[in-house]
Amino acid sequence: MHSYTLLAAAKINLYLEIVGDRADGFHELAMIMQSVNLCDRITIEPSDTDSIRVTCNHPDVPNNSSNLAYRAADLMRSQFPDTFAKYGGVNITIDKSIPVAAGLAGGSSNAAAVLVGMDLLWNLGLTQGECERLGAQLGSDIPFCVRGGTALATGRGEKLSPLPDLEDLYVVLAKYESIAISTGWAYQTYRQTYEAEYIRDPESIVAYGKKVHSGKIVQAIAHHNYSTIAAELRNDFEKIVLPEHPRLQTLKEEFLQAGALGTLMSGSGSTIFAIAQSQDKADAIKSHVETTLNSPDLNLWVARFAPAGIRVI
Ligand SMILES: C[C@@](CO)(OP(=O)(O)O)[C@H](O)COP(=O)(O)OP(=O)(O)OC[C@H]1O[C@@H](n2ccc(N)nc2=O)[C@H](O)[C@@H]1O
Ligand SMILES: Nc1ncnc2c1ncn2[C@@H]1O[C@H](COP(=O)(O)OP(=O)(O)O)[C@@H](O)[C@H]1O
Repeated sequence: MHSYTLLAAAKINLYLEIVGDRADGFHELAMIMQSVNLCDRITIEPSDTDSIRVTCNHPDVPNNSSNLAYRAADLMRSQFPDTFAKYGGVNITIDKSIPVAAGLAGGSSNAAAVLVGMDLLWNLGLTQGECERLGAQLGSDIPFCVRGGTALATGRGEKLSPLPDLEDLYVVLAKYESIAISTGWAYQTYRQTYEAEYIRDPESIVAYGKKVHSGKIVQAIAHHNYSTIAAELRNDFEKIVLPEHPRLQTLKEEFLQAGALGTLMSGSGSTIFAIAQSQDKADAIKSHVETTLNSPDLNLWVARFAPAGIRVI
């Protein structure tokens, strides 16, 4: 049995509307998710022991059973006990490039890679849909990370509808090392501030269809209309995160000064991204912001919109 190495892509949210309450305590969402080619490298090897071991080279990522990659392997063990008994344990190595607690779904993409990689290692022949459904048991963003590309995500984020690829766009990602935002905190704080505006009857999906405002950006994506995509970027979490962290608002202003097509916070933050129509333009925006903000705490990356979430290499 040989080992597998996979690239697990980060995601950004081009649109994130918090619609209301769900009976399970989660929030009902309308999001547009986009894979970008800033990737972690995941290696999955058969082990001599009957245990799951995870090693990651990032100090903020746990090397134990709370790692989402471990939890994905553990789910495969419980779903396929006979296969596990036949093949034994696995060693998983995570080489991190995606910043942690950044709103880029690094942990979710690692878990997605483990589901796909263990399917290959154990020769299970699962479909992408089956991997997505397994992923949904572990986290709301994992089904998208399995599928990748450009997608509309509803429900708690796990219901996916494909959208046309936007492969000719580039993104500059910017993250202050000292600003890490927990997803739980963001949802809780949003609820405390905006609960009065929530839709209270999440039973009817038709009712949501009437209230959700993602139609314009979906149309713009379908027509590759970049200026409208930029104008329709939306993330409801900005309303609670930007006032708390004014440096992120300044970052957005600098991105626009530098000629970005559009700029937004990703997920629950704290990454701010800017969109550009060429690699040269993205490089120039990155240099401008590096020079004007001149902070050793600020890290920047240029990446390209990607058509897939997980790639076996
Ligand atoms: C905000 C988003 C946007 O893409 O991404 P990140 O900022 O984490 O990257 C996601 O909704 C994060 O999804 P994910 O990180 O998979 O969340 P989960 O593990 O399922 O849930 C973490 C916690 O977030 C809250 N949560 C999550 C999803 C949702 N639709 N409603 C919620 O209220 C719940 O409090 C839950 O306990
Ligand atoms: N494989 C993993 N990679 C990154 N973070 C992980 C992983 N497993 C567990 N975590 C924990 O999940 C938290 C959220 O991390 P991450 O997925 O990078 O961010 P986000 O939810 O903002 O997209 C971190 O605080 C980290 O300790």
